[in-house]
Amino acid sequence: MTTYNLALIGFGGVNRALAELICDEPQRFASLGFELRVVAITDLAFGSLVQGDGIDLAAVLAMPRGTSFDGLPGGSSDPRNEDVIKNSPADIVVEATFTSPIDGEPAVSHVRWAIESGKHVVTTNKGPVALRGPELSKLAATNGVRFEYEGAVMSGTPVIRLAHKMLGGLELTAVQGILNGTSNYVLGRMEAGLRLDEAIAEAQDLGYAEADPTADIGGSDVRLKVAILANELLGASMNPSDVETTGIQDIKSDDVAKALASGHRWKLIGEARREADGRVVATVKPIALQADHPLAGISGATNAVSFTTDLLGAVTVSGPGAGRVETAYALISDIMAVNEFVKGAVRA
Ligand SMILES: NC(=O)C1=CN([C@@H]2O[C@H](COP(=O)(O)OP(=O)(O)OC[C@H]3O[C@@H](n4cnc5c(N)ncnc54)[C@H](O)[C@@H]3O)[C@@H](O)[C@H]2O)C=CC1
Ligand SMILES: N[C@@H](CC=O)C(=O)O
Repeated sequence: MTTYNLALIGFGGVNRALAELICDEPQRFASLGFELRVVAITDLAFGSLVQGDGIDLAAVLAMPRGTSFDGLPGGSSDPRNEDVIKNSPADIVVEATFTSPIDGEPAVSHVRWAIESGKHVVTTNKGPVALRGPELSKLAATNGVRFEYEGAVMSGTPVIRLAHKMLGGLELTAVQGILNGTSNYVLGRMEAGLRLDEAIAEAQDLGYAEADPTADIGGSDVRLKVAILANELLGASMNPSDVETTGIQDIKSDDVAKALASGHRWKLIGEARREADGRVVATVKPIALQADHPLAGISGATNAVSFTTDLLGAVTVSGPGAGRVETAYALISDIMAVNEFVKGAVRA
C-alpha cells in the first residue's frame, strides 16, 4: 500500500480534524488504497515539528494551544514554514492557515514553495485559489505535481471537481447560491431571536467562522468563492475586487423579523453570470427571498449552489458549507485526487 507523507501547515480546526481522522480511523484510508503519515506540522501557536518516521498524532493533539513544540525531537518554537515546506520529507503539503482576502499571503508563498520543491498541495485556503489560482495551477503542471482545492468552496461538499467532471459536457451560463456557512447560520439564529454578536459567537464556537468573522459577515469570504467559481466554471479571468459585494452587517434583528412575518427569509446570495455580450458579472448581496424560493429553505451552516446549464436547466448541489470535520473531508477528497494522479503516472 502507498504511504503519503503529509506536512500540515496550520494546526487549527481543519488540520486538527484531519489529524484526528488519520489517528482514529486509519481503515478509512486503507479502503482507499493508501495510508497517511504526518511527518511535519507548523503553526504560529505551536512552532514546528518534523519527524520523518511519523509524528505521534495523539500526543500532539493532546497538547493545549499555545504549548510549544520546542523540546520535542525535531521541534522548534518557530513555525519555520519555508524550511519545513521545502525540506521536510513530505509528499503532500496540506495548507490550512488563515485566508487573506487581500493578497492571499502567506498561503500563496506556502503553495509556491511546496510546488517548486516538487510536493503536491491540497488546501482549503481560498486566498491562493481566488487571487493566484490559474498561475499556481500552471506552476503545478510545470512541476509535475497537483494543486487541489476542493474545500475552497462549500467545504467538503463536492462542487468544483463535480462540476468539472460531471457537468463538462454542458454549457454553464451562471452559478448562484448560498456560499457562506457562518452568515447563513447567523441569519437563522437571528430569526430565532439572537443578536448578531451572539449568533457570530456561536458560529465561532462551532468552527464555521473565519479567524476574522467580518470576512463572513461583510461578504468578502463569498466574494472569493464567487470569483473562484466564475474563473473555474464560467471561464472568467476575474479578480475578487471585480465582484460587487455587500454583506449582512447592516441587517438588523427587526429586518429579519419583518421578513419572516411577510413570508420571506434573508439570505446572502453570491452569483456570477455570463451576459449576452460574453462578459461575466458577479455580485454578493443579501436578498429577502420568498419562503417558497428553492434557496430559502437552506438553513444553518448548509450551503447550496445552483448551476444554470443549457441541457439540464438548473442543477443544484447542497451540503455543508463550513465545519472542521466537513472541511477536513475536502482535504481527503483532494488527497484521493493526488493518489489518482500518482497511480496514473505510475501506470503510464
Ligand atoms: N473552518 C471551516 O469551516 C472552513 C475553513 N476554510 C479555510 O481553511 C483554513 C483553515 O481554517 P480553520 O482551521 O477553520 O482556521 P483556524 O483559524 O482554526 O486555523 C488556522 C491555523 O493556522 C495557523 N496559522 C495562521 N497563520 C499561520 C502561519 N503563517 N504559519 C503557520 N500557521 C499559521 C493559526 O495559528 C491557526 O491555528 C482557512 O483558510 C479557512 O478559510 C475553508 C472552508 C471551511
Ligand atoms: N467561514 C467560512 C468557512 C468556509 O469557507 C464559512 O462560514 O462558510
